[in-house]
Amino acid sequence: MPPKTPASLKPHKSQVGVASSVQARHSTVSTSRDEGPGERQGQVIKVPAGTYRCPSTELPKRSGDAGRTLMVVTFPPRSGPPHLSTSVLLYEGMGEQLYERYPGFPLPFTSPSPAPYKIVDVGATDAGMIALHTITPGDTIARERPLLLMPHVINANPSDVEHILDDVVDSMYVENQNFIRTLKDWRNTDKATFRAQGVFGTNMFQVTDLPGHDDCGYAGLARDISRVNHSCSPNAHVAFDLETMTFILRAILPIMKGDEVTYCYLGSGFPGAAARQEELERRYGFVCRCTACKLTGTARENSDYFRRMLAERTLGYRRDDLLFAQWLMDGAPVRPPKIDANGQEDMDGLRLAQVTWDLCLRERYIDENLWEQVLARLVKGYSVLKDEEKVQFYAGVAGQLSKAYTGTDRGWDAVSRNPRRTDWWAKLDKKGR
Ligand SMILES: C[S@@+](CC[C@H](N)C(=O)[O-])C[C@H]1O[C@@H](n2cnc3c(N)ncnc32)[C@H](O)[C@@H]1O
Repeated sequence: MPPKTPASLKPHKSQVGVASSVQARHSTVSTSRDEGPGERQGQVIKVPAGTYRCPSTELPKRSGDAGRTLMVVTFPPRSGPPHLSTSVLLYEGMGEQLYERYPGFPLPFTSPSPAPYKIVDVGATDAGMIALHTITPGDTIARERPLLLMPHVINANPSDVEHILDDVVDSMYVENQNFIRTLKDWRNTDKATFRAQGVFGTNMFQVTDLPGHDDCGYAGLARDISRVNHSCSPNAHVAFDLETMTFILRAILPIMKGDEVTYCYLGSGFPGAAARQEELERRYGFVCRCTACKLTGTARENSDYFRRMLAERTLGYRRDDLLFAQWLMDGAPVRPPKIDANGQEDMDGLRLAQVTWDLCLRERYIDENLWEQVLARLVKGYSVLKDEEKVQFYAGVAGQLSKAYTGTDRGWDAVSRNPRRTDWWAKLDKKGR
């Protein structure tokens, strides 16, 4: 049964009554069971005092939300197909701010059709996403409305939160409730019992802040994208677009027919396999079985060494920028590699950028905070050296990655098409090198 549309996002007096009932009993809502699931749309929940953190979150605890009113609202407000509708847990006043910022929220969107993937059993990690044909970096693999969006952290006692989340699930379309019950819960292998908190903690992604809730962020539960497994050498990235309220999964590396599509559950800058595995186990309770973590012996030592170098590049980007600027000021010299007494290469700024990019590809690890600065140095450096082919190539890669991470090429494609028309082309020559 589809959820009812709320007459207004503002809580009514009777709904506030429901809220206090939730708070007092710390358990189920007081709406009649006769209404059946899906009938509690617009229900108001008062956040009880206390503090609760989603199991996977690394965010600081918040105290400011205690006593604020939460309500479940289904978007889009006119009933549509369940797979396009999202239950959103909003604090009072946030719905109005969303409509004000994005008239007609949520805006329509398109997704690739037919889908270039299927969800299948992939073995040790259970369900996963497999590509049905070759996918180019920057291309959209999947775009979908979440089943649910909610604050990443709700300040309430854990038992209260459990009941709040159960109520949220009960307020959804029956089809969506049934789907949520099929999702994995890493804390609970007994498939007969359902714990909303466990399922949410296993499958939710962090999204951007929503207007009216600025410092802590929201998390969302997707349909197919929540089936995508983690890899420390991921070939895809997940973004969230608030205007259309969609998760967008895009390729960051070429994906071949039959490849598993993966993304990285960790943030950037994790150096070695041991550190990554410890963090994944601590946050999500699984031992990573990705290709990078399965390496042993010398292959693993090498990979750890290269990942440490990449992490240093990510953290030390200012120093690398200075080194690159120094190379330009020196007149962009092209010299044979200089090896020091310890057998280490003394690299100039362009050579360091080239080695860093080659390591990213060797490790099949494109760090969100590293790729653009490295590719920008390569494009700029090879422009100054008037190497048209390399500028076209690296600007083309930057355009693809920019599309993957932001949805647009942000000017890189024009640089790739016309290297000679950029400000950088042969710049040092004009200065009289
Ligand atoms: C968001 S779900 C991904 C879909 C999941 N495989 C399923 O069957 O629904 C996350 C869960 O998948 C499993 N998983 C994902 N990536 C993994 C990896 N690299 N190694 C081992 N298990 C993984 C873990 O059990 C994790 O808690």
